[in-house]
Amino acid sequence: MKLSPAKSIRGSVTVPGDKSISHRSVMLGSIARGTTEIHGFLEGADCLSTISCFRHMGVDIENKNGVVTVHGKGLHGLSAPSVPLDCGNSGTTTRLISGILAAQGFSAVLTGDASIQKRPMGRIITPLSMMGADIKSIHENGCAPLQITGKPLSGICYDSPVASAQVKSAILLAGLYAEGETRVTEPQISRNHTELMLKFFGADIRTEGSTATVRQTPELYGNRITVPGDISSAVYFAAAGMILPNSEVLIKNVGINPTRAGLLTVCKAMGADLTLINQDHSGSEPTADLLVRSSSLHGTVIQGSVIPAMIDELPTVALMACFAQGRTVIKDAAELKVKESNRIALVAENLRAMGADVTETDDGMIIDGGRPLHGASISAHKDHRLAMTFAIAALAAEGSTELQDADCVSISYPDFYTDLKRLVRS
Ligand SMILES: O=C(O)C1=C[C@@H](OP(=O)(O)O)[C@@H](O)[C@H](O)C1
Ligand SMILES: C=C(OP(=O)(O)O)C(=O)O
Repeated sequence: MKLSPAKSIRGSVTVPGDKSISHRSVMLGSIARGTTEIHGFLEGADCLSTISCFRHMGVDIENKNGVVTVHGKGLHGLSAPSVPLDCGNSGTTTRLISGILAAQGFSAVLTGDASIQKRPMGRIITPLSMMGADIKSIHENGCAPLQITGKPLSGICYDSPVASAQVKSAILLAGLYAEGETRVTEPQISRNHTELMLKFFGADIRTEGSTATVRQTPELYGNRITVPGDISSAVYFAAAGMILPNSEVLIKNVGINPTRAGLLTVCKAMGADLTLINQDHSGSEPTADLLVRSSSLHGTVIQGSVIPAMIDELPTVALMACFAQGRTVIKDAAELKVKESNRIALVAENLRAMGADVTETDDGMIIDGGRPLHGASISAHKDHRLAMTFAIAALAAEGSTELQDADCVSISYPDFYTDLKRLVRS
């Protein structure tokens, strides 16, 4: 895709539904009793992979007129799939479904694309095995494909070495079936959508600080869910609004759950002109419209507990930092290396190709802002977050940019380029 510089970005946009909440609503809906009606479901390839996996386990899921209806089978009503379950590009699908499969009365194989087959699964294999699960990496390399045979499980107290909602959620979902109590403590709190939705569906779950505890649950009950807009999709328009001159963009109905909204804290620290308006709720998830205007950004240090609350937004924040005065340091973000791509190496490489002053470190990046960016030939390496970040970089660069693998935005935001085009003034 060829992209040209933009003069500004102006107007309003409603970003698609939150990816994490969309996945969880199909998963919990499938193992609940009764019907779960999902409004605002994200029609991205990752969430469609989750629907497809549950259909292969006998769940009737309708998807029409913008509403997904899941006819739940109850906690013990899934059936053995006759084919390997294809999680596509989705780490969330792979890891969360593993927690459910660990306790079913059948065996299943979970697989996915080339990227999924390189992502670490030892982080769920270890705690699920401690609970009694029979879960193996078929090629014994700690990655998918995974062979999972359901077993009776017992609760554990697990100190997770990583702040990962996917690890925490896999354990809590297995914990619904495990004898006694299952407890997960994280080094820092990660997104808590699983805990909120489990509570909403009737599970016995409580949280204290970065510890979540679930008890064996006799039944979950289906419910109506309205998915808020995804802050991880909003970040691209927010960044464009800040770094392009004469810009003003209103991003409507964005989920601002504090365990997800580290971006807001960091934008404030960088001096961004970002205002929250129309604060509201979508079920247990807080929402707001984000009004963003051209900003004089300055560098900051991004580290510690804010990192898991903005992990998927960090590539875009690195771009913002190129337009900030002074130095931005991103630390404690080694998790970026094990996403769809190595997001530390590739963000640094691509930003440098566009003329930025970026140094890659073991757990983040050092960015010295203020150098103008120029167009370049950039690859997204099939990583949707990189494609969207560098589409925005191209708008703010001098000269044209050739973006390879641009179409992988379909993973989390199929209409991204249409929405962007509508807002761009060239
Ligand atoms: O639980 C989730 O829905 C997600 C958790 C995060 O991954 P980790 O749990 O691996 O940090 C995030 O990067 C991913 O996009 C979605
Ligand atoms: C890391 C991501 O997703 P997942 O882990 O579900 O593949 C992402 O969407 O940026």
